[in-house]
This record gives sequence, structure tokens and C-alpha cells, in this order.
Amino acid sequence: MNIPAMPSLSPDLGQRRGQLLVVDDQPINIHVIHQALTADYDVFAATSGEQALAFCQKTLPDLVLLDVVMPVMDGLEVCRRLKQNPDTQNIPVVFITAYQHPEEENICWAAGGVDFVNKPVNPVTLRNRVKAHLTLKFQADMLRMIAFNDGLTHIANRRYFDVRLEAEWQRCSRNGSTLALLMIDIDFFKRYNDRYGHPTGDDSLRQVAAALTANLNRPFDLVARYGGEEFVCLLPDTDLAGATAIAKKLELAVRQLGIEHLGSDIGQVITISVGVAASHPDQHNTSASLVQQADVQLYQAKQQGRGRVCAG
Ligand SMILES: Nc1nc2c(ncn2[C@@H]2O[C@H](COP(=O)(O)OP(=O)(O)OP(=O)(O)O)[C@@H](O)[C@H]2O)c(=O)[nH]1
Repeated sequence: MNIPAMPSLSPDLGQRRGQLLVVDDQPINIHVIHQALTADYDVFAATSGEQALAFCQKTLPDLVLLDVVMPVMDGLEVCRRLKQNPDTQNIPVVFITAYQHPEEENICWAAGGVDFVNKPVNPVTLRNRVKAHLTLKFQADMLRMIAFNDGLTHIANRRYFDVRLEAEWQRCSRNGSTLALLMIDIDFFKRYNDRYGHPTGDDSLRQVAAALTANLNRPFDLVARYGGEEFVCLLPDTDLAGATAIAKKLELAVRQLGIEHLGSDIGQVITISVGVAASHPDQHNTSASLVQQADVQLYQAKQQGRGRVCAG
């Protein structure tokens, strides 16, 4: 499934300038393309395949204009790698080719390109092709935004979490790093709704979602609404100790919102219980077992009195 690295939840998708990456080992070719496009877009350049991949990992451009024939790593290989990586697979790739034969073009399609522009580049054709593909890209981003957004709290939803979990699981498996997960549940929320009414309950869910989001600092950390009054945080490259520290920070942040909850057994304000788990993704375990581990810890937190963090 195609999914961006981060939830594209920014409301300004329609208005922002597109970011393009031009990849060519010949600076003169980059110059020509830059001249044709710089009035309408932010144009970045890379002079090798390796540079292009590093740039895409960091910046996620909206479109890549890619020379096919380059030394060391050619454009076909760059495109294949972009398409294999869940973080970069949504970036459309337009090949800049001097190809004359259908068989050569077929290889570009097979590598994952969305289109071609022939050399020597006609600036008008280039501008129109870029415009068409960026329009499609922005529309796709917008649809993903709607599909992956929780309508009540405006944070990522369960569907987005499920897809990100798989992508991060694979990424941490490749890198040999640890993936941590927090399962979060608001305490005595049924009583809260019963006492203060459903609309006030909805408002509290929004406040809790905002507090959780505000207290995660790394760009690849994710908070999502898992369902009802349950939230989940995905923390890549984080071990159990680090995740436990973050969980405690979140527990405190929600407590400090000071949302009155006179029906709670453990204080007069809304609190959360948090279950923490961390795992080294490999062939002996699955992302589902990580979720289950965090769930078990959440259950422990509830059993031990709520308003606390349990890890293991
Ligand atoms: N206002 C509001 N309430 C919701 C929403 N989704 C789920 N809830 C409520 O959240 C409550 C969850 O209740 P329970 O699962 O019994 O858990 P709890 O009362 O929080 O008790 P513990 O989890 O054991 O501390 C239910 O009353 C749901 O109706 C929502 O979107 N808005």
C-alpha cells in the first residue's frame, strides 16, 4: 500500500509550492531544468544517485526528475530504491531520457517511473508534465489526509497507525533498531460521559489528543487515535527505558490539563493509564505481538489502580 512517511495532515496542501528534485550528473542539464521550473517550484539538485536517495529520505520532495544514465548508480536503480522504500514510494518519478526505443522505455516503466520527458528538454512540455503530475500528487496527498485522519480529534486514525506500524516495523528490522509502542486509555471515561455528557466527552478527547501530540518531540514519533478513548504512540528507534520516560511525561501532561472528573476513583481530574512495550523487529516476532505486549502492560496499569505507566 502507498503511504507517506508521516501523516500529511497539513491543511495547506492545495496552496503550497511544489518541491522538485532534479537528478543529473551533468550540471548543465540541471541548469536548463532549473531555469524552466524555478519560477513555479522550489527546485533542488543532486548530481548522483546516492545524493538523490539521501535527499529524498530527508526531505520527501513532491516529484523527482531523474536522468537515466548516470555513473555508479543509474536512474533506474534510484527509482527502484525509492519505490521499495515505504517512506519514499509515493514520490512520483519522471525520467529524463534520450531513449528512442520502446524496449528502453519499458524498463523505465518497470522501474516505477510515472512518465518521461525526452532530451533535449522542451521547457514547455516539461512545465506541463510537471504541473500535471504534481496536481495528481497533491490530490493523492489530500485523499490520504482524509482517509488517515480521525474526524473528532484531527490526529492520525487507526488505519494510518496500522500502516505506519508495518512500515516502521520493516524499517527498524532493516536498521536493527528498537521500536516502542505506548497503548493509552483514559480512565473511567464511561463515568465521565455519564456525568458530563457526550459532547463534553468529545471535547476532552480532543484536549487529550492535543496534549499527547504536543509532548512528542521527534518528527517520526506518531500519536494516533486507536479507537474510542484509546490512543497509541509509535516511537521508532526508542528502547523500553526511553519509551517509559516518554509515557510518564504524557501521563503527567494529561493530568496537568486539569480536566475535572469528579467521578474518577483516583483523583478529581482526567488521567490516563499507559502500557509500554519495545521490541527488536526480526523474524522471531511480529508487529501484532508488540501491540499485544503493550496491551498486556496497559491491562496491568489498569489493574494496579490506573493513572500510571506499566512497562515490560
Ligand atoms: N464522548 C465520547 N466518548 C467515547 C467515544 N468513544 C468511546 N467513548 C466512551 O468511552 C467509554 C469507555 O468506557 P470503558 O471502556 O468502559 O472504560 P472506562 O470507563 O474508561 O474505564 P477504564 O478504562 O477501566 O478506566 C465508553 O463509555 C464509550 O462510550 C467518543 O468518541 N466520544
